[in-house]
Amino acid sequence: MADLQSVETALSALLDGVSPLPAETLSCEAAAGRVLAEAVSARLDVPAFDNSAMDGYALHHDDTGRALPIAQRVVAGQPAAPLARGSCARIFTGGELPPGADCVVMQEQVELIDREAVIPTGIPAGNNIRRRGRDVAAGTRLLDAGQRLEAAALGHLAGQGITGVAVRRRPRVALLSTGDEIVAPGQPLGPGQIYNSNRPMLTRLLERFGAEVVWRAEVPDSADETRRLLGEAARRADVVVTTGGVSVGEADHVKQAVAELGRLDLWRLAMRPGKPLALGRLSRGAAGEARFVGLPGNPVSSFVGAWLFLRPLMGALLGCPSLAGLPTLTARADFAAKTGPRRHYMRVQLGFDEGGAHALAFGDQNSAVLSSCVEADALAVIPEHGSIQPGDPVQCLWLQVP
Ligand SMILES: Nc1nc2c(c(=O)[nH]1)N[C@H]1C(S)=C(S)[C@@H](COP(=O)(O)OP(=O)(O)OC[C@H]3O[C@@H](n4cnc5c(N)ncnc54)[C@H](O)[C@@H]3O)O[C@H]1N2
Ligand code: MOO
Repeated sequence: MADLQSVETALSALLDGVSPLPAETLSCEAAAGRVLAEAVSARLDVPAFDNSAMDGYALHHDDTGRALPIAQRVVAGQPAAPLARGSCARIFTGGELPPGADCVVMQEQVELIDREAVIPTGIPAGNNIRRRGRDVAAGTRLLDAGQRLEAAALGHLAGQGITGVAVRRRPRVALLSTGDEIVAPGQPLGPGQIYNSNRPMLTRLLERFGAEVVWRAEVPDSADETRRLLGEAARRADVVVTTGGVSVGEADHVKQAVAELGRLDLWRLAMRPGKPLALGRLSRGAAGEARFVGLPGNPVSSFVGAWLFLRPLMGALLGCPSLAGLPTLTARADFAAKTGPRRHYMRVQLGFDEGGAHALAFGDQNSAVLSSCVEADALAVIPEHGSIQPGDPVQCLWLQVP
């Protein structure tokens, strides 16, 4: 295991054999942000009837260019009566088009003289009409399986009168923070101790990736406690995430414990930050195995590791293709960089000008400097044994996504 593994090798090892979790049925309200387990078909045409896109007058297009008596008034939510030729209907946006009418003229183009509407010429059939089924036709696919239920999708479900949907159960994640030096905010700091930055950061990222953090624990630098708490985590969760304790230090007990409780698939990646990242599985007896992701303790390494590995893992467990990879964008580098055997994921801010996108790297790219992540909206990828000069194109992974 001495050689560095590529990110791609690690990703395929991580996703190998992972299948989507079971479905559960939830009210649409409770399903916000969740991933659809099944496609949803439309039950209704939307709109359900031809209706007006404007406040104005409905008529037959052959009756344009003349003054027409106003035979009825159609407001949204009321049925329209048939319209006789040679007359028009006062109509409001969303009002049902009266049978016999085939166009609507907006009121700004109509003059009212002696209680008749003077209609301009040249109004074609279909003018300002929203046809039945134009948005959604009954029987067609409304939403796909694997789609995340964000705002517009929830609106689409409600537009069909649908009240409940089948979604994937959220992946249950146990989050373990290793290290005697780690203290929870709210507690006093002793000498040499630091507050636990990784826990809230990863909790938030995992929630964004569609997971539920069901258990958290602090793991002291002891081989026995590491083994005990990893075993407990595996019983409670689908995925066990640890931070710290995966390097080569004397207090780095995590890998050994994973090997004893299951299998260490892979350790040490050709990436910066995140070199000591470890992947494996933890046995849960008859309940199969939990996936294990050991993120390095440095907060930036944990942050980058979460985007590159936890996000696609949650995507596979949720059957959600949009979580599989990050959108990429080519930007002009505003910085110089040089790499060795490890691919560098640099934290950058993207700007946009006439020349397209440009990437501005945070000044200090050390893996302990979490400031570099706070305002980063992308990771600029500098390939192994690569070099970038200012002005060169650089591939960026966009982080402003769920
Ligand atoms: N001799 C070597 N030393 C190190 C190597 C190496 O190859 N040879 N790799 C370095 C790299 S790269 C990284 S990354 C770190 C990762 O080490 P660990 O994953 O074992 O993490 P720790 O040693 O436990 O912690 C590293 C660092 O991060 C701080 N930390 C840990 N947990 C948290 C937390 N929850 N919140 C905030 N900060 C945390 C910890 O105090 C350490 O400062 O190893 C290098 N060493
Ligand atoms: O691989 Mo480490 O995360 O650079 O400090």
